Amino acid sequence: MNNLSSLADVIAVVPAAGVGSRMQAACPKQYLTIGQFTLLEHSVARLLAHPAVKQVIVPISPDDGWFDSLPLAQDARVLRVTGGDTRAESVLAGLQAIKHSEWVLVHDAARPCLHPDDLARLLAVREHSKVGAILAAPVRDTMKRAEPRKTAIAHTVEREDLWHALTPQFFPHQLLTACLTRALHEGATITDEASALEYCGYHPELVSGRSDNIKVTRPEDLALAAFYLTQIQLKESA
Ligand SMILES: Nc1ccn([C@@H]2O[C@H](COP(=O)(O)OP(=O)(O)OP(=O)(O)O)[C@@H](O)[C@H]2O)c(=O)n1
Ligand SMILES: C[C@](O)(CO)[C@H](O)COP(=O)(O)O
Repeated sequence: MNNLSSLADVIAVVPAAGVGSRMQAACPKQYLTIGQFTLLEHSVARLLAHPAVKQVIVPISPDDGWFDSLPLAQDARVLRVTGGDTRAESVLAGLQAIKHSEWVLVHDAARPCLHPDDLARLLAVREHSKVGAILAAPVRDTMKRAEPRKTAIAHTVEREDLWHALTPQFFPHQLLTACLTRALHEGATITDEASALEYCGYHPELVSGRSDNIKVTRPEDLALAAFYLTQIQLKESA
C-alpha cells in the first residue's frame, strides 16, 4: 500500500466545452439548472465536497458565454482552460494545465448526481493500483446489436461482464496524459479516458457505481437528474 499516495491531493478535470446538441436546449446543457445551480456547478461541488479534491480544471468552449457569470468562475479552486473540438481534446487540455498531481479525476459536467460514497470508493483505488479505475454500472437490460444502419435486431449481445462506463474516471496523471496524447495522435476513437489506456494496453479497474449517476444527455434526463440529486441531498442533510 502506498500510504503517501493516499494522502496526496487530487486534481479533477470537468470537461464542459460541449454544445449539448442531443439536449436540444437554448444553452449548452452544462448550464441548465437544477434548483439554483447549473449542472456544471452541481458536478464541481460534488467533487470539491471530498477533502482530497483540491482543484478543478474546467475546459470550456472558446465561444462560452455562460461560465464567467457563475460564482464558480471566482472560486480560487477552479481554473478554466480552453477546451477542444472533442471531449477527449478538452480533457487533454485540462490535463496539460495540471502542473503537479499524482492522480487525476475526470468527471463529466453533465453528471450532477455523483454520490459521495461512489467517489470515496473510486479514490481508494490509489491505495493499491498503479493503473487506475472508472466508476461503472453493470448492464441490467438485455442488450441488442442492430443491423448496421438499421433499426432491426442483428443479435443479442451477451450481457455477462458488460458494464456502462460512468464518470469520474481516475488515473495517474502522467499515465493518462501519455495514453491520451498517443491515442489522439494515432487517430484512435476515444469516448472516455479508460479507452485511451485500453488503446495503450492497460486494463483499468471497474468500480461498481450507482446507476443514478446519470449523464444528462437528452431532454427527458433533466427531470430525472433533478429527482436523483434531490434524493441524494435529502439523505445528506438528514
Ligand atoms: N468538445 C467537447 C465535447 C464534450 N465535452 C464535455 O464532455 C461531457 C460529456 O460529453 P457529452 O455528454 O457528449 O456532451 P456534448 O458533447 O455537449 O453533448 P452532445 O454530444 O449531445 O452534443 C460534457 O460535459 C461536455 O460538455 C467537452 O468538454 N468538449
Ligand atoms: C465519458 C462517458 O460519460 C462515459 O460513459 C461517455 O463516454 C461520454 O460520451 P459522450 O458521447 O461524450 O457523452
